[in-house]
Amino acid sequence: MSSKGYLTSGRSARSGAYDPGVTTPAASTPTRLDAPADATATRGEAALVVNGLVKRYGGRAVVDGLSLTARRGEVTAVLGPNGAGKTTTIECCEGLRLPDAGTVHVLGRDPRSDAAALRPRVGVMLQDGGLPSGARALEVLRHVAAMYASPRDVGELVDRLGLASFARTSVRRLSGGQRQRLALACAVVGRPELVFLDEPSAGMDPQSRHAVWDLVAELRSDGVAVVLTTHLMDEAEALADVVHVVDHGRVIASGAVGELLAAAPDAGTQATVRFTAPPGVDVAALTAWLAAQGVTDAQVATGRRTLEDVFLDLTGRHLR
Ligand SMILES: Nc1ncnc2c1ncn2[C@@H]1O[C@H](COP(=O)(O)OP(=O)(O)OP(=O)(O)O)[C@@H](O)[C@H]1O
Repeated sequence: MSSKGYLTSGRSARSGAYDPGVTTPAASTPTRLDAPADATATRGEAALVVNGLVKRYGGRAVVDGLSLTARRGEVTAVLGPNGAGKTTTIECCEGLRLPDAGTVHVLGRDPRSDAAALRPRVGVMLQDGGLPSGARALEVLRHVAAMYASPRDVGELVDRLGLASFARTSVRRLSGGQRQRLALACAVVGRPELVFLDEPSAGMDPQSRHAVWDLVAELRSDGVAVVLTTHLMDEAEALADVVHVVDHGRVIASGAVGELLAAAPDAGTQATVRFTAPPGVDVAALTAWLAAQGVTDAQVATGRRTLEDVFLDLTGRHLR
């Protein structure tokens, strides 16, 4: 595993299996990852550049000429239906898959040949978690933290992601959402410059989801490049500076959420005004005034077009 990609905690692609050949939480002296962040890097600078990426399985191109860029200090969301090629793309970026064509540059480097140099600078949260099943949650996080020269405060991460209640529980006994939170903590504890989050809040309760969103927003404001895949359109709307919609292994639309909404074919056909009414507002009078303007109750009740509407327009409604 250490020769493939730059995962720091012995995780392997897809299977999520822990690779005991790397460093295990039980090891007393983990390998220290000592790469200082690039002090000259600036917000908005490209941290990930994917150009014409192709990945084939059995002759079928599941990633088919995909290009995208993710920048420092921005959250880049990669959206797409099941099987669109998102995870395969991310795994090529993580150096876990060898592209058949195209280029991937991670912090200006090749994710496979420069894996050792990238390992301390990039955080990875895999879809499957990929954590060692026998170790206790806090042990895992402490172990991963100990691999970095200047890790985040473990106690602070435990608090903000609510890990304390299951700190002594073995990974195999964690619920799906608890495992996700632990995997996220492991992905960010090393103060990465670029972090890949594959469906970071899948299976989480609303409280956990908001804790994750707050953490992602903080990473962005700290200048970290965050690349996330998600099926949750509200998550993309809440977090993403730039959205790439992927289908059949290609990017079919890109832009800020507002740009995608504005570019939708029937943009502007619905107008919705949302506001917070002050206490004591006369709703009946307001409704009467709206009716006088030709705005009926039904129109008032109609929601705005959402990113989900645009996503379905772009990718269709058939199941994959
Ligand atoms: N190791 C593999 N061997 C053969 N086919 C694979 C392999 N890994 C992925 N695929 C196929 O590649 C396609 C893209 O898969 P990928 O996991 O990248 O999609 P995705 O967009 O991440 O989907 P999801 O939203 O369901 O996670 C799918 O059809 C999948 O079956």
